[in-house]
Amino acid sequence: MDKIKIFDTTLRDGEQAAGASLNAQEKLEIARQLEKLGVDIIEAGFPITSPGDFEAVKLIAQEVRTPVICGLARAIPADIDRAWEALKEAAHPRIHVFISSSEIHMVHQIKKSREEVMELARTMVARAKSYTDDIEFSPMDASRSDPEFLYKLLEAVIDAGATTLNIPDTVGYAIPSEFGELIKGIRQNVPNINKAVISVHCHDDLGMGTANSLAAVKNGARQVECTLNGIGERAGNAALEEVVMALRTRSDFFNFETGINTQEIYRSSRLVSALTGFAIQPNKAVVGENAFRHQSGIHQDGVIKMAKTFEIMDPKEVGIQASSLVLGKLSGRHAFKQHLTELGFDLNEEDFDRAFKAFKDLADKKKDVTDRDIEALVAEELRTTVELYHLDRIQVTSGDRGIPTAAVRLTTPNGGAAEDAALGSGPVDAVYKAINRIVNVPNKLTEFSVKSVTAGIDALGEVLIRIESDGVTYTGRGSDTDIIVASAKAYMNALNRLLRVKNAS
Ligand SMILES: CC(=O)SCCNC(=O)CCNC(=O)[C@H](O)C(C)(C)COP(=O)(O)OP(=O)(O)OC[C@H]1O[C@@H](n2cnc3c(N)ncnc32)[C@H](O)[C@@H]1OP(=O)(O)O
Ligand SMILES: CC(C)C(=O)C(=O)O
Repeated sequence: MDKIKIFDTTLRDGEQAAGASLNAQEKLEIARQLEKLGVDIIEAGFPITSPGDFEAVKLIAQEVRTPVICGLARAIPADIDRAWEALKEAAHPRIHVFISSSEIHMVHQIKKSREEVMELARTMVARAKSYTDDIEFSPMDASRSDPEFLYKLLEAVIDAGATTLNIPDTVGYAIPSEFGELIKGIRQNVPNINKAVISVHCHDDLGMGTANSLAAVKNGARQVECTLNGIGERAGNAALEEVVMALRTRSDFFNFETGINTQEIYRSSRLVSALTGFAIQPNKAVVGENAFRHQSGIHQDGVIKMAKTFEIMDPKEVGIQASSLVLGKLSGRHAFKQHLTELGFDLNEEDFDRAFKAFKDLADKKKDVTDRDIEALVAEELRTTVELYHLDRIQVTSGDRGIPTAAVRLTTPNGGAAEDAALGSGPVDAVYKAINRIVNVPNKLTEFSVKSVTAGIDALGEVLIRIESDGVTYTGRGSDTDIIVASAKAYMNALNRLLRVKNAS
């Protein structure tokens, strides 16, 4: 399989993302990780822009020895000289010279004629070539340039010594089929094109950075410029992780490989996020938190039966340990059962049905059902297997003005139901008194404690109580997102134990 070179520009175009700014040490840390990731070229910065960026490029050139280290320069002598000054100690240096080629840029931005641009491009590439052999040239805004002018410009810089011709979609304007045609046109119309590698640099203004890069690969590009997490000027650049994983996952379609050690992708992505302070959106392809998480029952069932039903990539390939099934209100019985097994529960069918129902009820109330929630609810279901009285409904009124009042409805041992109400010193006291009016078995509350078993405002509260009757202590536990309901469940749990003992004796 032929190889596509991966040119990472996280440290140059990536750093142009508004709000991202990295110091030299942070850039070096990312460059070292990019080396582990196996990128072919690191564009370390734009040395003329500031003393700090110059130092960062120089440091990376000195320290990171495997990949090519590249520095950007306008078609201006001072830029090229400064880039070389920063790069000269690199094991494999590259100078990247650029100048605009579209009418709108030439007329309104750099205010130069086609002839002037042609001349500057040729002479500045030659100047860079006097420093090192590896020269990249970019006609900025290529996708909005006149193709005939572009062909001549590219031929001129090949003659001057450019070894890589990078075709940028600078403003993210191109459409994949159109961009693919542009690359094909360059291959067919630039006479000495085989002396250089065709590269592409696509921005994501219309969300097509990756698609345009891949269309270019299909049409002859052999280097792709990209950034981790797709960061970059404005809406960013084609994302490295997307380009690399598309080429790998669809090698049946592209028939190319890259030198990327894909298992380092996730780690690299997190490092860039941490150092730039840019959070990764959960649904970001390949590296987003949800990229390998399945939430709906039908998908979860498929993944349990065979991962490939809903996973086109193995998460391990990108350095994520495993995909996960997120339990929530959309989950089905298969996923719930697997999760229980992983947590060490082996429930019979009846207990499982009850636990599943309780889980669905909880998931309706709580967005994230955690392992602690599940442990609490299974324990709750298991310990109430034999219930004489069951709490069916509860209604409580409390506050700092009125008298706390509770109404309860219990199902009774004979299969019927009983309702009653009571006032109390507080809502829990009112509930317990209302239950006592139905169950009517003398006892004394000796201990009551409540704790949160899961985190967050919608956490499960667990109530533990102890009651005493005829010198014997009975424990009861109950959990619920409402602590008054949890208190009522705990009391019912203790009363049922007490009644079972009394009935048995
Ligand atoms: C598509 C891209 O991502 S290109 C890279 C963008 N990156 C950056 O701009 C990095 C940060 N930039 C900077 O620090 C500064 O803009 C510098 C140091 C590069 C230049 O700063 P200044 O000299 O103050 O110029 P300023 O940025 O205001 O204007 C750019 C000048 O460069 C010229 N210019 C722009 N691109 C090129 C080019 N490729 N070749 C030659 N000249 C160019 C412009 O015409 C303008 O020249 P003018 O002053 O004669 O009008
Ligand atoms: C310097 C060039 C390659 C660039 O960043 C662009 O055109 O977007």
